Amino acid sequence: MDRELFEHHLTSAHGRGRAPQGAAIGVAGTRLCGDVVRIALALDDSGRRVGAVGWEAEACGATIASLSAVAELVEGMDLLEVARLGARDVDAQLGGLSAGKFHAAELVADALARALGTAVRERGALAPPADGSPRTLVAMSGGVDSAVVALLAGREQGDAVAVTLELWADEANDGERSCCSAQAVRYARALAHRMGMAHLTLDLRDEFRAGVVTPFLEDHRAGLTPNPCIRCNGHVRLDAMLEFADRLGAATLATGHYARVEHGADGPLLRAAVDAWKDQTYMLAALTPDSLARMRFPLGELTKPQVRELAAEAQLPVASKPDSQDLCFLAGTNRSDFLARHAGIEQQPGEIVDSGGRVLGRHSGHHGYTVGQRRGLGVAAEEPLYVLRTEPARNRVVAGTRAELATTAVPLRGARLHRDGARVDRVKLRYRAKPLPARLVGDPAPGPHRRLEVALEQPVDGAAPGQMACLMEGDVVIGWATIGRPGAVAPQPAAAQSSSSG
Ligand SMILES: Nc1ncnc2c1ncn2[C@@H]1O[C@H](COP(=O)(O)OP(=O)(O)OP(=O)(O)O)[C@@H](O)[C@H]1O
Repeated sequence: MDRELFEHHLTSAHGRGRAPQGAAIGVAGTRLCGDVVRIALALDDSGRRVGAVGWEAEACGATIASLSAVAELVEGMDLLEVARLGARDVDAQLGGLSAGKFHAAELVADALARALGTAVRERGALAPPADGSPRTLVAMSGGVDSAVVALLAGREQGDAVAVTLELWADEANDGERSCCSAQAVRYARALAHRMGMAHLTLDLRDEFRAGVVTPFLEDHRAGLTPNPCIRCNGHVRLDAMLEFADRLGAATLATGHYARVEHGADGPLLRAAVDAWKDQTYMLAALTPDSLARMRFPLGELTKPQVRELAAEAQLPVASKPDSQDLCFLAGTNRSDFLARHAGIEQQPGEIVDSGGRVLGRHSGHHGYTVGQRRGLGVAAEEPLYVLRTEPARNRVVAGTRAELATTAVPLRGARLHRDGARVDRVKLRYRAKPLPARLVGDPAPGPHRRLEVALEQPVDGAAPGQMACLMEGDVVIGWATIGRPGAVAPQPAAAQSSSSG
């Protein structure tokens, strides 16, 4: 550490208490963990450079000195250059902090990144690439897939800028394991910098809570089995990143999803990835064609082993990082604890009954059961029993045999079709399920009250209300809908028409 420089920043505290007009705020740290810092960053009139910087802190000397050094450093700096700064650069400004004080540089880098991301989102504009090449925004989660996308974008596209979304903070969660927590963002930022890319952080915590977590809790309360990733991709994170891409002058957004896009005369459609096991078209089905037109999925033609190989060849530190498993906001917790903590949905024991109403046993709370589930019923019977449905109003779980569960008719609600529904010849009813031969039947008239149903060629072991039905023609997605409760529709045996709403 350069003692003189450190003392200079500690006493001059450049920018302390300043509150530039129109500044974006970035906060890092909590009182619980010790230091809290708040950086206010205002852009200059061009929107491409930092104007003034101010800050406040309840923190140790190393953090105060780091803040002062950063404020001095970034004033007047081009936003793309600021987006290349990380904890190591903050540290370098003070001639290197001792290992025990490095957290100060990390905290200040976090606050700076948050302030920068908000400033850019609100009114920033990045300078276009000097050589006139197109710019791509790369969605980086810190995992191997998006790291390889960044690698390919860097090689193949002219100019690539990385973005990581901060979606969720839950102190009771193990943030290290969530793909979208503050720690994960920090990791992704360091990875992007290591790969020579500018990196921006986009704080979508409010939008994520309102648009994904709240509906997830409401659906659980109603006894449905929601799929929050579809909502998140379709209505929250990809839309927000595309808007952000506009701000950055990026025509396209590249992600590490395993999917392909088919560009036809009638506009783009999603197509299943080459790697059938990794295929994520189901998760992306709610994307509108307009959004799809700007998306790039560079991994759609690759298999996961090939992706890992590319990462290893490039010596990316994430080459063997395990894939993310569960919903990002459930990392470090479990569904029932989460429901109890965030929605007051407590486990309320009730009856398990057969379809005639005869009591078979007890359950620990209907929210923990989903249609088709076999495990965890704890009921001894001659034949294996499955959940046929849940009845939230009566807090009952109805169980029955596989034959009772089997159905060829799946009611739909809120269908969105990008092509004529008569073209549907397969449906995917769960993320990891195989597409099943099927056709669409229902009211021919498009409109909000339209009733549609999937007619399957072969019976399926139940379809969980609340999950998504991905409507396909071959391996191309031509629409999607939410699976409704049986009995909720009176289908007409007519081919459905093309419509953008259902
Ligand atoms: N927090 C995030 N910020 C930015 N982009 C993200 C974030 N989470 C996911 N993505 C993007 O969505 C893609 C698919 O996300 P998914 O959650 O399926 O992760 P994944 O398959 O584990 O990918 P990865 O290995 O890149 O983490 C990622 O590859 C990345 O491009």
